[in-house]
Amino acid sequence: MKYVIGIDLGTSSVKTVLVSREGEVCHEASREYPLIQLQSGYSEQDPEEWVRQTKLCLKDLLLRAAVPPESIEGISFSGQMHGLVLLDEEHRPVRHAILWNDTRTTAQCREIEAKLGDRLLAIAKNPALEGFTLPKLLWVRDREPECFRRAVTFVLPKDYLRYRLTGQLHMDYSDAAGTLLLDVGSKRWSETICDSLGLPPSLCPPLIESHACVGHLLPGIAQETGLLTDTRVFAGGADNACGAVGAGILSPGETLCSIGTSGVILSCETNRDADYQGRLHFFNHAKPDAYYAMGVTLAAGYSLSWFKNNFAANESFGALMKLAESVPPGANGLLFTPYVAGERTPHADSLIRGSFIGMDSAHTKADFVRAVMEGITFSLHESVKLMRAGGKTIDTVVSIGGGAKSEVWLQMQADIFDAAVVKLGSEQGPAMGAAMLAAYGCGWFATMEECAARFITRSNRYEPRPEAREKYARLFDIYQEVYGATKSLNARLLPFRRGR
Ligand SMILES: Nc1ncnc2c1ncn2[C@@H]1O[C@H](COP(=O)(O)OP(=O)(O)O)[C@@H](O)[C@H]1O
Ligand SMILES: O=C(CO)[C@@H](O)[C@H](O)COP(=O)(O)O
Repeated sequence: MKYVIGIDLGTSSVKTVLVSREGEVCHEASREYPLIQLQSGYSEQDPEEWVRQTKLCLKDLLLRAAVPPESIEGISFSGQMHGLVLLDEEHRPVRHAILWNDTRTTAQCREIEAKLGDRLLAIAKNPALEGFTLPKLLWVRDREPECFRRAVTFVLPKDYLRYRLTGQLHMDYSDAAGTLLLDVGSKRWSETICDSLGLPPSLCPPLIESHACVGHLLPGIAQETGLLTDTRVFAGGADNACGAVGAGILSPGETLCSIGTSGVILSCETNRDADYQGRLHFFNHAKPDAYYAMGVTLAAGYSLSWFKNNFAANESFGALMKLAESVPPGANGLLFTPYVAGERTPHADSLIRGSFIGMDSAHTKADFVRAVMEGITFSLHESVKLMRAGGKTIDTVVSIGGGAKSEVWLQMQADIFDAAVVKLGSEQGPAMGAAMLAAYGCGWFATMEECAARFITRSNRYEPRPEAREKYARLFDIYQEVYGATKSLNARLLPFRRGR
C-alpha cells in the first residue's frame, strides 16, 4: 500500500495524518504549542516551536503507524494564514511570527488605504484588514526598524516549516492571496502595491501552485523523523483552502462552514472577477485556477474555549454540549456577540468587544453555553447572508472543525443558516486537504475531484426545523443591532483594557 502525509500547522497545534491511496486515514498525531500574547491585541508564535513540534509529531506518526517509510510517497501542508515570518539573509527569523489574530496594525491599514485607494481592491481583491500580512510588514518597518533592516524576505507559517524540512523557500498562491501583496487575478506579486508602499519587490518569495513538488526532505529531517529523503514534498495551501479541499468544496455552489479557533463560511468560485466589494475575502483556491469567497468570525471556537476556560474549566466540551441541548433555541432571552478578540465579517473592527445582552437571574450556565454557541453561529450567518445577497444559492453547507463534533451545534447551524448541514464521514479538517494535495501531486488521480470522490464521504445531514428557524430569524434581527448599539460604549471602555 502507498501513503501520503498531510500536515496542518494550526494556531493551537500541528496535526499530521497518514492517508492510504484508498483514502483511509490510517493514523494521526498532533502536538500543541502556545500563543505569545504580550498585550491586548498582540498574538505571536515562535517559528522554532512549529518546527520542533512538527518533527516530534512526524516521528510519533511513523512509530505508531509502523508502515515502511518507502511506502510514503508524498507530504504536503496546510497552514494558519497571514502570519508574518520575516527572514534574514541566512533565512533565520528576525523576530517571532506575528499571527492572523494579531490586531496591532490599524494605523498601517489606514496608510495602505491612503496610498492605494481603489487600486487595492482592484488588485488584491480584499480591503486592508489588521489580520493580513502586509500591514504586519509595515508595522515592523515602523516600530522595529532594526528587525526590518535585517529582513531579506518573508514567508507564511507553513512556508517556513516547509523550508526547514526541505531547504526550499516558496509561497503558494492560496496563501499568497492572504498577504494583500498578490495580484489575485493574474497570480503575480503586485509591483504597484510594493512601489506605493516603498517595499522592495525582492522581499516577496517565489510563487508556486499548491500541488507542485518543491523537492525532498533534508537528510537531517529524514533521520530525525524516520522518513526518507526520497519522499516528495508538495507546496500545500492556506488552511481554509485546504479545509475546503478536504471537504470536497471544489466547484461553484458548494459551501463550507468551519468552526475552529476562528470560524469561516467559504464558497467556491471559478469567476476571478466575482465582486463582493471587499465585504467578503476573495482568495485563490488550492485547486488551480479556482477561487473562493469567505467571511470570517475572528473568535468562533475561541469564544467557546474562552467561556469554558473561565467558567467551566473542569467540564469537557461534550458536557457543555449536553448543557446547551437542555435549553431551547434562543437561550431563554440571552444573546451573545462573539467579539472577544474583535471581528472581521461583516464588521472589520479590531476594537469591538463582545456582549451578553438580556442576563436574567433565572439564567443558568446552560443558557450561557447555548447563547455563546448561538452568537458564534449568528456571526457566521452574517457571512451566509452576504453571500446570498451577492447572488449565491446556499442550500447545503458542509460543516467541519471542532464545532462539527457536536450534534446540537450542527442542528443549530441548519436552523440558523436555513440550509441543510452535512457532516463528513471522517473529518480531518485541513490536514486531509493537505494529504489530498500530496496525493494529487503524486499523480495518483487525474483531477482533484477524482481524489475527493475516493477520499471523502458525507455522513449525517441536518435539515432546518421550521419552528427553530422562525425563532432564530427573529433573534438574528436583534443580534444584528447589537454591534451598532455597543460600538461607542466599547470605544469608551478602550482606555480601561489590559495593557492600555
Ligand atoms: N466536542 C466539541 N463540541 C463542540 N465544540 C468543540 C468540541 N471540541 C472542540 N470544540 C470547539 O472547537 C474549537 C477547536 O476546533 P479545531 O477545529 O480543533 O480548531 P483549530 O484547528 O483552529 O485549532 C474549540 O475552540 C472549541 O470551541
Ligand atoms: O485568518 C484566518 C482566515 O483569513 C484564519 O482562518 C486563520 O487561517 C487561522 O485559522 P484556524 O487556526 O482557526 O483554523
